[in-house]
Amino acid sequence: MFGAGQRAVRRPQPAGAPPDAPVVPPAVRARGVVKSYGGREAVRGIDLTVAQGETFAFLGPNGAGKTTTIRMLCTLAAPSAGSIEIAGHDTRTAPRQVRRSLGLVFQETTLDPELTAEENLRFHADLYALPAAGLGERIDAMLGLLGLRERRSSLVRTFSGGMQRRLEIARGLMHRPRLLFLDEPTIGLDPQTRAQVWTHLAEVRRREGTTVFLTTHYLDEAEQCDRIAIIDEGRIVAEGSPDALKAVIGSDRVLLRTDDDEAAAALLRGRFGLEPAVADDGITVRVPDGARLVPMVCAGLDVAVYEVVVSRPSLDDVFLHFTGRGIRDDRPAGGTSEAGGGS
Ligand SMILES: Nc1ncnc2c1ncn2[C@@H]1O[C@H](COP(=O)(O)OP(=O)(O)OP(=O)(O)O)[C@@H](O)[C@H]1O
Repeated sequence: MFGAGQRAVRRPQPAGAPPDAPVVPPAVRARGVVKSYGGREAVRGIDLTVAQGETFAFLGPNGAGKTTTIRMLCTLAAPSAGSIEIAGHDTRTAPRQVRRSLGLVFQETTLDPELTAEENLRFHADLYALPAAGLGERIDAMLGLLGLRERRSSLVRTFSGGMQRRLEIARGLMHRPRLLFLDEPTIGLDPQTRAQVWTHLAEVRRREGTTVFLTTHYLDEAEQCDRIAIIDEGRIVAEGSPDALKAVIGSDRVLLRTDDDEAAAALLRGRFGLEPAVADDGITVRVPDGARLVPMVCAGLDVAVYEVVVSRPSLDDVFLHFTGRGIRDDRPAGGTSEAGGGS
């Protein structure tokens, strides 16, 4: 099935494929994309492919280039160099087709606070010249999908932040885009409301089959996506599924708090051949299997051990590994950290 504005292209088929099977173009294909502002590169040569149906996250700190990239992908900004195809359409030569095949939810609200929820959706339908037939059902379905059916006649200015964000998503889906861009969809929301938005997004994927491309600096949100690209200072520094990225770290982190950290670190080096890092919050070692190490260390160290924490690799570790700093750390790239690259 191809949504509005998409086209199937016929390319050489892999061995065994039916000879005339159409090849579905990826939802997003970007090559060598650069964006410069006054000689400074905000985006420095990005290559990206997102398959149809995927939920893909752009994970990076403030100023990494996420919004700039998304603006280029959805034709709101022209790349300084490189090429972008959305569902097989080039953003430079076929911007109208690109816009019809995508939905947008930006950080800034585009809702009219003096209109009701339903009126906002009708306004969007007019902008996209959606046919009147079936419009009432579509509005009802989208309000239901995002949990807003009971508030259809309420003015948007009476909505909470979370409800407004959900209505934005409903609005972005009205014209059945195959690809939905969400720029920091939960920014400024409390944790409970963020979780609600994610529950609704999962429902959107399940029922509408929409490809979702979102930017976030929340690790727990990136964790819920099929694939992640970590962006830092305008470059993609790593890309893969959350599990694949964590596998790159490949080791558990064991934090020990002891009576004498320096003595314990010397023993860990001498007796266990480990490379401990000593910091204010204790000693950290990275080992393939933390759970096996703990009893040996507790029995083999001649100093009192007060606390042992074993952590599986997290996306925070992944971010640290590839960028040299934590995602909430505002130091410039290249700064050092206690875990020193983490692997
Ligand atoms: N219109 C512009 N003119 C000049 N510089 C810009 C412009 N837009 C973005 N930048 C710069 O480009 C860099 C990337 O910004 P961008 O907004 O894409 O980052 P981001 O990862 O989306 O972060 P945030 O979540 O804070 O918006 C920043 O240094 C920003 O100051």
